[in-house]
Amino acid sequence: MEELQGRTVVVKFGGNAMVDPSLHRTFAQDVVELWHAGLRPVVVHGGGPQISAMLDRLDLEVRFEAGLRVTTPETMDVVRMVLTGRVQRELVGAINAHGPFAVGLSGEDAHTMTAVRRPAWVDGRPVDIGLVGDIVSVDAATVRALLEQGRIPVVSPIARGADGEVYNVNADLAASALAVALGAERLVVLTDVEGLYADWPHSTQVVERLTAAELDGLLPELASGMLPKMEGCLRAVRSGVGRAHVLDGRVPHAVLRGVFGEKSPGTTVVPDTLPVREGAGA
Ligand SMILES: Nc1ncnc2c1ncn2[C@@H]1O[C@H](COP(=O)(O)OP(=O)(O)O)[C@@H](O)[C@H]1O
Ligand SMILES: CC(=O)N[C@@H](CCC(=O)OP(=O)(O)O)C(=O)O
Repeated sequence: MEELQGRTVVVKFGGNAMVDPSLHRTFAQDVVELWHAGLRPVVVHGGGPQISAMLDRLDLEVRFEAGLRVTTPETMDVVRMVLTGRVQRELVGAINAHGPFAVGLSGEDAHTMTAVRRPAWVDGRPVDIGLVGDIVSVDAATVRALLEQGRIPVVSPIARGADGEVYNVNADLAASALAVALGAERLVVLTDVEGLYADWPHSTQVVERLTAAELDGLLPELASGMLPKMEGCLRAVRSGVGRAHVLDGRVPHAVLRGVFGEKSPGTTVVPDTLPVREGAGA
């Protein structure tokens, strides 16, 4: 707890864990609680299910390849509208019920996130997934300035390209890139399962703790949504983030339990150099 004073914690609030409005409220309480405890929380939000619901309503195609949404220019308009126009606003509102904390921004703002078009392969063959971005640089100055002012930044996972395009970025990877740029102590990724299951799709065995090297070996076997999530955790701990947690966002106050609990629930990824201690506050 002491070691977290003044440290930055990037929390990714995922689309599937955020469909229940009561979870928005408890999530917002947790984030404000982190702030009151002297940490510097930064929220990166998802909204995949909300984007898909809107695409359905508009009769537009919903398609994922390798866990990433196939994004046409038309899809991109909807992604921007739903993420920054709706999901981000809802979260900012839920946090600001506790005081003037949250300020929303998009990764596009002030060149916070810059991306290039991300190539994708399915079964060894290249597939065109359109305007999906991979973040190549983060300018964290705006987020830092907000933190210095005592605010809680709430960031949408959208990036601009040096080519002038706007890219749809997977929210787990956006959170990871921002955590690295901020030199965050923790990356907390909320999702709609207990953590990483070792025996997927049977879902009975949660992997409690993994080193970066262990996760690296596992990555090629991972399916769909877990792939960008675990890739994000790996990139983060390999680039200086103290540890990364994947937690069940359906459980109220998962964030507080993950950050302050004696033993974090879910899956914790630690850097290779950290000694693995039995039962230590993972
Ligand atoms: N090994 C695994 N362990 C846990 N979940 C897995 C695994 N492999 C695939 N999944 C799927 O990944 C999903 C989480 O990813 P995703 O739907 O993108 O979540 P979110 O909206 O929280 O980002 C789970 O609901 C589960 O269906
Ligand atoms: C490229 C890509 O797949 N982008 C995601 C961005 C939102 C997201 O990641 O939301 P969740 O965290 O709720 O899944 C999408 O369009 O769904």
